[in-house]
Amino acid sequence: MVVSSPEPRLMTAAAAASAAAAQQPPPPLVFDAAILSQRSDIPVQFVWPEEDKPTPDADEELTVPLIDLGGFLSGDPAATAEVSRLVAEACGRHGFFQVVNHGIPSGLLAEAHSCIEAFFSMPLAEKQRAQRKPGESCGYASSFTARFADRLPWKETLSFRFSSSPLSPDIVQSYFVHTLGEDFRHFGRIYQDYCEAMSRLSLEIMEVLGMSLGVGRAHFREFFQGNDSIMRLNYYPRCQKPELTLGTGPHCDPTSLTILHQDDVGGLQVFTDGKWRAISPNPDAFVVNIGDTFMALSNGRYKSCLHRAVVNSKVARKSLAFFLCPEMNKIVRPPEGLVDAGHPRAYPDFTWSTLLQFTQKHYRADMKTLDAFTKWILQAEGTVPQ
Ligand SMILES: C=C1C[C@]23C[C@H]1CC[C@H]2[C@]1(C)CCC[C@@](C)(C(=O)O)[C@H]1[C@@H]3C(=O)O
Ligand SMILES: O=C(O)CCC(=O)C(=O)O
Ligand SMILES: [Fe+2]
Repeated sequence: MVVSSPEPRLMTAAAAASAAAAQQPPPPLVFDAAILSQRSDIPVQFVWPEEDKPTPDADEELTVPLIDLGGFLSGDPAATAEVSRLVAEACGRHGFFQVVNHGIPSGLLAEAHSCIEAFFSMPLAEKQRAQRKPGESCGYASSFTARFADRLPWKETLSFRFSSSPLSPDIVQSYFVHTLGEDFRHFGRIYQDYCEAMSRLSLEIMEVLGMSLGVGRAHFREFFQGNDSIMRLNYYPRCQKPELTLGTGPHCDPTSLTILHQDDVGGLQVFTDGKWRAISPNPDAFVVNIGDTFMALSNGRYKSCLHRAVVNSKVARKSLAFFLCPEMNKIVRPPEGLVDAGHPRAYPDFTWSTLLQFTQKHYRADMKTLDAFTKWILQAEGTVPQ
C-alpha cells in the first residue's frame, strides 16, 4: 500500500459527525496518553479494521525454543551443534526463537527499562524535543499521527541509530546529549552500552545462523561486523479499548535480525499456522526473530514472520528492540552455497539503504514488504513491465 500523508486529525466518530455538520475542519489532536486516558472511547484513527482486531484465540501460547547460549559462548562443540540444530528448525518454520544465558548483564537490562519509564513519563513537549521528522527513521513519535492517516498504533517510540564503526564510537550517547541536552548523558550512556552489547550478541547469533545454514561460522558475522542498526524503545500506554486497536500492527521486520526484550506485561503475538499466538514475557530471555533482509540473505530458507503487539486496559507495557541492519550500501546477496539449480535466487540484489527508504517514503511496512519491494526494484530496473 502506498502511503500518502495528509495531515491527520484525531477525533471520535461523534466529533467527526458534529464537525462535518458545522462544516468546520476537525480539531487537530495529538497522541498524548495523559489526555487520551481521560476519555472513555478512542479516536477513530486508532480503530483497526475488523480483520486485524485482536481475537480471543490469541491467548494461545506459541512454543518457541528457549535456546541456552551458555555452552556455545564458552566453545563447547556439542552444545554448539545443538544450538545450531534448534535455530535451523525454528528459522525454517517461523523465524522466532528465544535465547537465555546470553551474557547480557541483568543490571544493564534493568537500567535500560528504567530509562524507558523515565523518558516516556516526561510531558509530551519534553519528548517532542526529539521529534522524528517525516521520512526519517529516528526520533520520538507519539503514535504516527503525522505519518499515517489511519490504523494508528497505540504506542510511543524513541528510535536512534547505532553504528559499530570505530568512526562513530559514541553515536548513541552523542544523539541523546545533542538532541535532549546534558541532562540526558546518563540515558545516552546506558543505551550506548546496551546497543554495543546487542551488536555483540547479534554477531554471535550470526555465527550460529551461518553454521546452521551450512555456510560457515564466519560468513554472516563478517557481513554484519560493520553494522548500521536501529534501536527502538517502545512504550504502549494503557488503552481503554484494547479490543479495537493494536500497539504495533501486523508486520514483518524489514531489518535483518531483531533482538527484543519485553517487560513482564506481555503483548507480543506471532501469526503461525493460521492463528495469532502469544510469546509470553521471560525476563531472562531475549526474543530473536529473522527480518526480511536476512530472509533475502538466506535465499528464502529462513522465514521473516508476521507479528504484532496488542495493548491492554490495565497497565502500560515497554519493550526494547534492537534491529540489526547491514551498512547502508553493502549489497544484500545470499552466499553462493545457498544458490543452486534447486534453489534459484529468490530476491534480487539490493542495499539496506534502498529498502529502508522504501519503508519510510513509499510503503507502510507490513507482511508483504519484501515482495512489494522486489516488484518495485524490478520495475525500476525495467526487468518487469510497469
Ligand atoms: C526500519 C524499520 C521500520 C519500522 C521500524 C524499523 C523496523 C520495523 C518497522 C515497523 C516496526 C514495522 C511495523 C510498522 C512500523 C511503522 C511501526 O509500527 O513501528 C515500522 C517501523 C517504522 O517504519 O517506523
Ligand atoms: O513490542 C513488541 O513486542 C514488538 C514490537 C515490534 O514488533 C517492533 O517494534 O518491530
Ligand atoms: Fe517487529
